[in-house]
Amino acid sequence: MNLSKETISTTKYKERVLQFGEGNFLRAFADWIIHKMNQDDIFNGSIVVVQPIEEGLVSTLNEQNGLYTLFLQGINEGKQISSCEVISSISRGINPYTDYNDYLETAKNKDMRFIISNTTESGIYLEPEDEYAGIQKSFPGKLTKWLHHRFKHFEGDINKGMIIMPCELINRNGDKLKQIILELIDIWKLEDSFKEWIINHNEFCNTLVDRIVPGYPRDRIEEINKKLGYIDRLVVEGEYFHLWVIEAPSWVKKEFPADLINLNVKFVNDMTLYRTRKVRILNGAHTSLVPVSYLYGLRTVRDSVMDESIGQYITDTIFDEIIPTLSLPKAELDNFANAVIDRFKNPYIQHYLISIALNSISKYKTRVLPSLLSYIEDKNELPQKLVFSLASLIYFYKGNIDGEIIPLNDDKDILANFSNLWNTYKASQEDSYEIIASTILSNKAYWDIDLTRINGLKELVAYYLEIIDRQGMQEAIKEVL
Ligand SMILES: NC(=O)c1ccc[n+]([C@@H]2O[C@H](COP(=O)([O-])OP(=O)(O)OC[C@H]3O[C@@H](n4cnc5c(N)ncnc54)[C@H](O)[C@@H]3O)[C@@H](O)[C@H]2O)c1
Ligand SMILES: O=P(O)(O)OC[C@@H](O)[C@@H](O)[C@H](O)[C@H](O)CO
Repeated sequence: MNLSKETISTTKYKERVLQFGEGNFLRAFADWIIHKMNQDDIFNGSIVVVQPIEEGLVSTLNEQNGLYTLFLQGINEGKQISSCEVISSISRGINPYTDYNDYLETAKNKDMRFIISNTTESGIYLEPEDEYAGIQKSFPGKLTKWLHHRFKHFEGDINKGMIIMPCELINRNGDKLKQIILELIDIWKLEDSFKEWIINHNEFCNTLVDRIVPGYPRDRIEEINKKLGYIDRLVVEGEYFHLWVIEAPSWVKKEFPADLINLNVKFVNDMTLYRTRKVRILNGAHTSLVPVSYLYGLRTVRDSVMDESIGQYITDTIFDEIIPTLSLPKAELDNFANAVIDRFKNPYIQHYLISIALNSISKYKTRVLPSLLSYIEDKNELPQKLVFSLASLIYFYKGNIDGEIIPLNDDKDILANFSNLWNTYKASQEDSYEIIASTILSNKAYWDIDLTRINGLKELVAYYLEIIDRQGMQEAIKEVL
């Protein structure tokens, strides 16, 4: 039997949330939070999910009547916590590529009040080819059209604006989305009164999300479905820990009262410090760890932190080279970092390094490079472990270890560039490693700046590349321990 509303009974709520993205993270996080609020009778609203790109899971979601099973597992205050629940906050999904009118119709619903999104770090951008007519390629393009449709339908009613809470892991996500919408209004030459309505009667919140969600447990799904007694093609697994920091005026909290129940949702005036702490320590550690640990022969985050050498490498990287670059009180940073390391050790979830590796070049730029640059500025010396991670990343993007393919996932031009470079130089010339280091480090499209201008960086990266290549990661790591 497949999971559907025949499998369990659910309550029907008014559709109050439009959500762009049907991915694992939103289903394990925002949709779960809304499900919890519904269970406690403090929200009473359901979610319409919009598939942001042509390929996606909305048809599967509809086949399951919006239902899916969420496993949350972790350790809280020393106790093991484990829950398995069917989440019922999604009413339906819409694929705007096949049902654009249904999508626009939702703008006419007077109960709609919230927009939530997670379209990955690449989703919030200005697409120059987006036009008002037809379907827009980008998420901001689709949303602008939807908001305009709403504005026109309700004749500019100031009470029909939306509360917009993007979850993309980019700095000041709400401000960025708003700025792109305003630019599109100008490009599409929409009326000034619409612009005024967007600015004054819609609330764009900057938010920061935190929950480790490895996603669909592909390798254990048969066993899981057997235990559940039904087939669920949208099972999600995540850690128990969760935090949603929302920068918003106090009236938003009244409308989205998640903080009233046992949920870690914080409304704040400024989310900057939360974001910097999380992105630099947790995501920075993930991104620094992946190439080193993968080349060492490990495949999950837990196995990595439990390994003596790699565990020490990542702990030292956090405490010696990331934390000293942050300006929050040290005790607070140490506590956060220790908690992160405990979360990485979570024995109940399998977080594959290869899934974190997705788009590692842009992740290194936003999540690790700021620590490396601040360290150099503060101490006038190179942070060896972060540089080692950069060299490992360049080596990882060779795409194979001793003939075994690494299933890299990044922009196809980036992958082709690395592959050509490694094929051209191999270890055939004496200065191959320096040429490879120099070519990659000077590419401003990757890092925004020319990294070869940093004293000694190119040479140190080339040196690490050579020892990783000639001696293997098991030996090379000793260089920085
Ligand atoms: N998985 C986690 O542990 C976790 C935790 C916190 C934050 N996040 C953030 O969530 C994002 C998504 O993670 P996920 O695990 O849900 O991945 P996923 O692959 O399950 O979902 C990705 C979603 O993004 C959409 N998408 C992809 N490219 C897009 C584009 N160019 N434009 C518009 N939409 C696009 C897809 O349609 C899909 O809905 C990550 O990029 C990450 O920044 C993830
Ligand atoms: O989801 P990504 O691909 O942006 O990044 C991989 C991980 O670092 C990330 O998912 C963390 O687990 C998450 O940000 C924790 O809140």
